[in-house]
Amino acid sequence: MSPSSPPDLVEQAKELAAHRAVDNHVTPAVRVLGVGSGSTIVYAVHRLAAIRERLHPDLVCVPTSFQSRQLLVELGFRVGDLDEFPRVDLTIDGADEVDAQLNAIKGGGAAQLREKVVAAASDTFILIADHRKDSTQLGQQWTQGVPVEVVPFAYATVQRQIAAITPGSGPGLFTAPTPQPTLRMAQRKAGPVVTDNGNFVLDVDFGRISAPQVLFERLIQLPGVVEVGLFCGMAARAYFGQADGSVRER
Ligand SMILES: O=C[C@H](O)[C@H](O)[C@H](O)COP(=O)(O)O
Repeated sequence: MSPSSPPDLVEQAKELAAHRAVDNHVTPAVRVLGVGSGSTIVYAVHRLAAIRERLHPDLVCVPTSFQSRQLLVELGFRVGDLDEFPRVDLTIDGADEVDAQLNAIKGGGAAQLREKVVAAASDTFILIADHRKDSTQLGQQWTQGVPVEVVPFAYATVQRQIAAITPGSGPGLFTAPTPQPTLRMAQRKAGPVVTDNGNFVLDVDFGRISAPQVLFERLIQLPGVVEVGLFCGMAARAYFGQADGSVRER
């Protein structure tokens, strides 16, 4: 499948993956549903609205961002939070890239912290994406870097410490000789992106990542790092919409 499909085929692929995941997993037994963020999840929420009568009568949706909360409210879903519903039956979310073991890079829309918290609270975590996100190794398709959420006070020192991480000897953790952390800047606003939690995001180009869990552990221990957009060993299944109208499952 070509990674450079026309935009309408990419949108169709996102929609296919979203519909398949909703139809396969959102049974009437799902009472508390985590709803991820991004452009692909929009199709999932619209699918939920279309099959509303088949869903749990008291369905509560736990959004992972301001964006998904707004969409759910707009479409008339009951929205809840983790204070009230600390255990989530199922979460469906988008991804920027998913590897052969279902490890994922997430946070292209800077929602990685709440997404990680909701995913970790969920019995089942499902990813949906178009075919461009389907990889064998992280960093292969998604070259914009791993999102690292940092408290604003710490961003410069975290940037310096990340740049000093070495891939190690032998096969190495990643292929970039030196990781390149870039402060994500806002569009149509002067200055950096500020997350829903009031933090900044560093996008770090590691090249190809061969040991995502080990890299995650290296990054999360840096003081000032709040969350890392590496979701390792969390997803039970991923759905990739294809440009030919099919859906690949892993
Ligand atoms: O921060 C954003 C999220 O992690 C998204 O789920 C991810 O970026 C995928 O977004 P999209 O569905 O727009 O490709």
